[in-house]
Amino acid sequence: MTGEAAMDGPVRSIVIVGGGTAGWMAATYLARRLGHLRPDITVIESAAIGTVGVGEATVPAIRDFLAAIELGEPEVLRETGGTIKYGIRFDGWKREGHRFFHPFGLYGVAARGVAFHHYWLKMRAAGDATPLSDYCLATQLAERGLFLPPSDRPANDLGVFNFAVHFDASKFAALLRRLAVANNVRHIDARIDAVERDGDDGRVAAVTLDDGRRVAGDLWIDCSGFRSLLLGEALGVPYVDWRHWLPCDRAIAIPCAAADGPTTPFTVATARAAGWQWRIPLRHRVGNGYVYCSDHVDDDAAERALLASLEGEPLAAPNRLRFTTGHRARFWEKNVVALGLASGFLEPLESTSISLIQSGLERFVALFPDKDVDPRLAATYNRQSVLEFERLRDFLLLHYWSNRRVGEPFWDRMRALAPTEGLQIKLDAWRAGGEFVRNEWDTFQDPSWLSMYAGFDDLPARHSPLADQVSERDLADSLSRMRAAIAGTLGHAEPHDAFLARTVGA
Ligand SMILES: Cc1cc2nc3c(=O)[nH]c(=O)nc-3n(C[C@H](O)[C@H](O)[C@H](O)COP(=O)(O)OP(=O)(O)OC[C@H]3O[C@@H](n4cnc5c(N)ncnc54)[C@H](O)[C@@H]3O)c2cc1C
Repeated sequence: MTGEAAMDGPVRSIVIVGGGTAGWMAATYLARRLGHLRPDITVIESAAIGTVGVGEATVPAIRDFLAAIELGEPEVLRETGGTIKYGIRFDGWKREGHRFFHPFGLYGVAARGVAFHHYWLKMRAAGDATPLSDYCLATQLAERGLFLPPSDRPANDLGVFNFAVHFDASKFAALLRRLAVANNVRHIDARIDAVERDGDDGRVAAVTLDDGRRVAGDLWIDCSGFRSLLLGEALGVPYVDWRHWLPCDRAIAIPCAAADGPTTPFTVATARAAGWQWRIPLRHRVGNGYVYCSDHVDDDAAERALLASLEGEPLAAPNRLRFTTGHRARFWEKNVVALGLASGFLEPLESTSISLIQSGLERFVALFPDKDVDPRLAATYNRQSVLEFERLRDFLLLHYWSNRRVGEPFWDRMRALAPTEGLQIKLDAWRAGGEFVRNEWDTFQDPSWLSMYAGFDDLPARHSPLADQVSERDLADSLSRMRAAIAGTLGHAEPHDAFLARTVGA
């Protein structure tokens, strides 16, 4: 046995392998949440290897993470060139020239136990063409380039919305590193050359660095990126490949100067011939990337298409990335938990990788083991993580499967895919009754699914008969009052750029 100490008692040392977004999120979070246990926390990263360098859009859960590590939102915006994100605008997904918005907020006000969208469907059938988005405050703020903080006590559902942030990924990791080091996390910049496993049960015991040092630990957090140095390579946990559902396998990222005009408080995802392109506005630049399927376009052609679409001067060389959508069969094996790219990857269409790191950390702390690492904790963690990945996969698949870009080989292929069982169950409930099926570990809730269905005009043939308890005339009145209430609230918002200038002192 090569273990450093007996395999019982509390965890004394945690080693995090990797200093990208995942590694430093893990370090700051564990240092805060486990502070009373006083474990030694070490981050080993190699500046020579570097990080993936992308990952600039988030979902509102990031706000809970920042609160948990006691990092103020103004500081994050200031230090990372950050901006506000109220959601994602999808351009050209249904067909060229069409667009819709997926907001972080509710639509309308439910009444008499009936969800708002049934009333909207009823009025639509009666000839009212008002778009669903007119009943969503977050969408209206985004489209007008405004900022308003969500209220802690909204008067009704119209005031329920949230925001996320866009940030420079490298600056965010650097900010987290400073915070972690200030909280006594040890930082080692060296390359790991070898992983030593315990002779008895095969757990990871220590690593050897390129300067000859040996670092031992009780628990290991693998944040080593796509390589998955501990979980994939050392422990041999296989990868579950989901490319048959989500075949995009490459991306090219490049920042550029922003065109003149206000900084938009949303991400744009534009459909392209063999995938889609992101636009993420930061204060000092715009992040762009083309996510594509290598069966349908080669790297050079994809790069030319991306460069031709930039709104301003490129600010760096294009960064070409390859990935396989899917996840490790187990996220936690023996005394190793993988987070971030080392655990799996779902393409960034809904900007969910960072939130998966966060939920993985929350689960891990909730199931925090002793040194012996009860395998039932790992099994619970793994079951929950797989469910979370599968739910997200189904939501992403819906985006592609719903397209109506007939005649384009990539998009025809995506439309022809058979939905997964989980997606089919949701689609059946929606199409037959305008209902949502909620699952444990769903990242995206009813309003997000509604935005997609309505965005693609995939609407049920009928509204719920329960919506008929309100007459068309009364309904027309109350819908018009909702629109007026939203218009009134917009009057209290300020331009996004003015908010940023006030907050970051720019
Ligand atoms: C094209 C693309 C777009 C994305 N967009 C988004 C987005 O908009 N929103 C979002 O939430 N996420 C996005 N992501 C995902 C996001 O980038 C990652 O989840 C996030 O950056 C975390 O990466 P990581 O820390 O797991 O890996 P990395 O950044 O790759 O870090 C790996 C770390 O491991 C270290 N390392 C590796 N091997 C060794 C070794 N032998 N010795 C020592 N250290 C080692 C490296 O030095 C590095 O510090 C995107 C990803 C891609 C590919």
